[in-house]
Amino acid sequence: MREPIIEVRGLRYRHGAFEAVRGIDLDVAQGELFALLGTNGAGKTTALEVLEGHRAPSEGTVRVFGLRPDADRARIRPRTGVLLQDSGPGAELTVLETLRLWRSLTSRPSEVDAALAQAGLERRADVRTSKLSGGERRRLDLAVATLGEPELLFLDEPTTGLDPESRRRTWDLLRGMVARGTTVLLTTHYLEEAEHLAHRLAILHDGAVAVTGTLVDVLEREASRIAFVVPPGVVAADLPVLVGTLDPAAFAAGRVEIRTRALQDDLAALLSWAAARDLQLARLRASHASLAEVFHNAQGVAA
Ligand SMILES: Nc1ncnc2c1ncn2[C@@H]1O[C@H](COP(=O)(O)OP(=O)(O)OP(=O)(O)O)[C@@H](O)[C@H]1O
Repeated sequence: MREPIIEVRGLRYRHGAFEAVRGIDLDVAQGELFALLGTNGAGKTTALEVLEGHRAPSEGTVRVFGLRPDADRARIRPRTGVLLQDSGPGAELTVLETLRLWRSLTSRPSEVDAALAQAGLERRADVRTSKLSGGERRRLDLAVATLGEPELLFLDEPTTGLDPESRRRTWDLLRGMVARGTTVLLTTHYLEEAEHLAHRLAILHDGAVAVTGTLVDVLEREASRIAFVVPPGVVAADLPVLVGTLDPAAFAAGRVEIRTRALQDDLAALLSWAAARDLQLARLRASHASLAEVFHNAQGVAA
């Protein structure tokens, strides 16, 4: 097991009377990219703000580099890059001035020109940040957070508002940094972002972790699907015995739909059944559960 960079046990956070985070456990190892998912208001930003040291936990323990973020922020901050949900750098500064200012605040050696190029903002270097488009500002925020490749990155919705090309570039940037050893904790509403980037993820629901693990772990929670058009003359009783279950309503509507935890065995049984009867299984599809499905079902999981 690699060195744990983030350790969270029983974290609770109350905004006044409202408990936004209700008992989270989390471990992120060195060099890992961990994604926090969840619907609006699930508690992602609040949890991140506690980890960043902006808020002290109401209950539970939080350690970042083995230190307490609320008490040891001065020791953690130089090793960390932070992208807030609404950062908004000084509106009167230009893009270049913003990067220079931030470079002067970090102890890490960093190249402003390289950061400008990475953010695709070379031609906007002398423009005031208040004049940038929403996506350009997000790219500048990200350039600031990643200046000098910090050991640890906290990114709150790093690609919200970015066009597909900028999102891809951001993914490449993060993948490269992770490959060189940076640890990343990010929140996102884009499930494909978590699918592409995350070593592990957690889906928060009502302030608690509903589902967590690697993508494979998480997808295995849900049954896979097999589907095809009911071949002419076939009734449900003709189908072979399967591990999975047949959806009778779909069958009545002309489609065989099977939910199964034994995808390979059930598919093999169906294919040999069809071959023995010389049946064509029109529009045959076999698929694992999607992250969208897991996400949807996580909304019903009581913490
Ligand atoms: N300062 C505050 N005072 C009171 N309640 C707050 C405060 N900040 C957040 N909350 C509440 O805490 C809950 C969690 O908010 P949080 O911003 O952590 O969610 P989130 O998962 O990041 O949501 P989103 O995806 O919309 O960014 C929400 O119900 C929100 O209304």
